[in-house]
Amino acid sequence: MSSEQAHGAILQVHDAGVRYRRGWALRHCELELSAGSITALVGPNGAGKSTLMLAAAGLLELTEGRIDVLGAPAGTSPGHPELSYLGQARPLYRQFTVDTMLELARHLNTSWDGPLADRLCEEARLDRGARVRTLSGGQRTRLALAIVLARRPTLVLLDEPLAELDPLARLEVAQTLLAQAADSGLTVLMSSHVLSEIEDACDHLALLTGGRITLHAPIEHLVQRHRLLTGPDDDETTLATLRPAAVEIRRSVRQVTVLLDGRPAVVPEGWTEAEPTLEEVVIARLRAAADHREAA
Ligand SMILES: Nc1ncnc2c1ncn2[C@@H]1O[C@H](COP(=O)(O)OP(=O)(O)OP(=O)(O)O)[C@@H](O)[C@H]1O
Repeated sequence: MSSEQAHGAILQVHDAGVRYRRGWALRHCELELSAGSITALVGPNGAGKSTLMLAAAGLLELTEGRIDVLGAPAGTSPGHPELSYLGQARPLYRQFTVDTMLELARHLNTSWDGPLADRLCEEARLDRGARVRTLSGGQRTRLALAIVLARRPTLVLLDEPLAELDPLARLEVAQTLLAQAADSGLTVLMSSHVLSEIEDACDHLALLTGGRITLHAPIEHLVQRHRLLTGPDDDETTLATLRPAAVEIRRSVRQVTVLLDGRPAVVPEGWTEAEPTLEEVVIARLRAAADHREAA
C-alpha cells in the first residue's frame, strides 16, 4: 500500500486543466477522494465532468496540473488494474450473450470475482442467454456495472451510471455501491444529474461548475450547514444583513427566500427558518454559478 493510500487519498486532482480546441474544459481543478467514499460529481451540461473522469482514468492527457490515482500519475503505463472506468457508452459486444460477455471479462481480469458477477446479474434479473443487443439500455448498464465491480477495483469512475435505470434499479445499484464501499473499501466517483437519488447512493458531493470543483463536502454536512430563511419581500434591512452569506435570494409573491451558507445567530422577526433539502442546496448553487458566469 502506498503512503497516499495509507493516508486515505485514493484520487488526488491538483490544479488540473484540460484544453480542447475551443477552450478550457477543466481549469484549476482540485479534488481529493478518500478511501471508501462515494462521491457524486454534479454539474451542469458541459461543466467538465466526463473530461475529469476521462483524465482520471488516464484516457485523456491533462494540459496542465496533475492527477494521482492510488499514488501514481493517472495514465501511468501499464495502467491501473485497481481502477475501473465506465463511460457513457457501455463497453459491451452487442453480438455476445450475457454469459459470453461475463466469460470474456473473467479471462481478461486476473482478480475476477465470479460469485459477485453472478449475484449482480441475478439482482438485475438478466437473462444469461440473451444477446447484449436485445437488452434494454438499463439492462446493459447493469451488466456493464456487474463487470466493472467484479474486477474488484479499488476505485471506480462511473459516468452517469443511473441515467437509464428505473427507480427500483437505481436503488439496487445504490445499495450495491454502498455495500461494496462498506465491505471492501471501494471508492466511487460517479457523475449524475439525478439529484433525488444521490442521497441514497452517495456520502459526498462534489460540484463542478465552469471546469472547477466549487464545492466538495459530505452530503450530511452540506445540508446541515445551509439554512432556508423566508420572510416578507419588503424587509430590505434584514435582507441587507443576510446578503453576505446568501447563496441565492429568490423573490415570489410578497415573499423572499434566502438560502444561507451558515446559520443565522437569531431568526429575524417575521421570518421562518428551515433546513433545505440537498436538491434545494444544489439547484441554488448551480443557479448562482450560472448567474455568476452570465454576469462575468
Ligand atoms: N473531444 C472534445 N473535443 C472538443 N471539446 C470537447 C470534447 N469533449 C468535451 N468537449 C467540451 O468540453 C466541455 C466539457 O465537456 P464534458 O463532456 O466534460 O462535460 P460534462 O459535464 O460531462 O457534460 P454533460 O453533463 O453534458 O455530460 C464542453 O464545453 C464540451 O463541449
